[in-house]
Amino acid sequence: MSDLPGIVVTGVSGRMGRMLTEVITASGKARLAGAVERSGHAWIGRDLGTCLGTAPMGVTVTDDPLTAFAGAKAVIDFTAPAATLAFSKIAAQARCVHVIGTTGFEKEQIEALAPAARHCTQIRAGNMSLGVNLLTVLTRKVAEALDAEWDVEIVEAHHNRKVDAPSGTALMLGEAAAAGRGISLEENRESGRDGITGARKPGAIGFSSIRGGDIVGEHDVIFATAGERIVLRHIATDRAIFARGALKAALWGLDRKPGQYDMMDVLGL
Ligand SMILES: NC(=O)C1=CN([C@@H]2O[C@H](COP(=O)(O)OP(=O)(O)OC[C@H]3O[C@@H](n4cnc5c(N)ncnc54)[C@H](O)[C@@H]3O)[C@@H](O)[C@H]2O)C=CC1
Ligand SMILES: O=C(O)C1=N[C@H](C(=O)O)C[C@H](O)C1
Repeated sequence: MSDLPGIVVTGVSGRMGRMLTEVITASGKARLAGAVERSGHAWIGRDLGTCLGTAPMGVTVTDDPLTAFAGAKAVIDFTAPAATLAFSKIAAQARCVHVIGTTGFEKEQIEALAPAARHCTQIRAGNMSLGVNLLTVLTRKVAEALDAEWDVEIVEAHHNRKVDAPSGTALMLGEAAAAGRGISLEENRESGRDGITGARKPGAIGFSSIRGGDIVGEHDVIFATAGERIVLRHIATDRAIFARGALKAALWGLDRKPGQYDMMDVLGL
């Protein structure tokens, strides 16, 4: 076995799970130490390589996260909110770095992630790409510079299998705009307009979601006022950007004290 740090991928058969498998095994910086799927999944008990249609990889897909995490330094988790909440407790038990890419959490679920971070390093971001995290910084700066005469609208587009809206990225961008303005997003958020909505609420931060085909992820932050408009845009064309960011976060987390971190910490932004 190599000396490279071992990383477990949860939700390994998913779009991000497959991409993470590819990125970790090609990285030369970490080894794939485990692969977790939900109980009852057809891949459980089988070699991951065989499941993926490649050469055997010597990693058996399991539905026993505790045993998998105990043999690793870090876990990269792009699954679903309830699963991630359960994994946070197991990562704490195993003292593993827990990189969380999952989106769609309720406020209470985000709060429930905190206790685990007393025992392990937890890094969570609605988007792990360098580009989006830079866009977040820019959004905050632009919002700081403009007054409430400028309406803020966030438009996001994703593939037709995505289950949560607005996207985690859109919410990150919304939080950045709200922070720049010195207001709370929770109190000023407006989404899902339909019918006779009345005029736009002054100061609102609006969200619109498009779902279609195989769109990887596109985000526009629009600042609009009388006579002019600024549009900040990020377009993802390859999920590898999220997987590379997550791997970077896992490796960065190995030297950190327990606590909650995000991609801004990892990237030093
Ligand atoms: N933060 C970021 O940069 C990014 C975040 N995401 C988020 O990651 C999550 C997953 O996205 P996709 O891979 O596209 O979804 P997906 O539906 O293709 O994959 C999710 C996988 O998790 C597995 N899973 C669900 N519950 C589980 C459990 N209890 N134990 C083990 N495995 C379980 C499913 O069986 C599935 O294989 C979503 O919340 C998405 O929004 C996606 C891309 C980038
Ligand atoms: O579900 C996805 O695909 C993505 N989810 C994340 C989000 O909710 O923002 C990140 C990326 O846009 C892809």
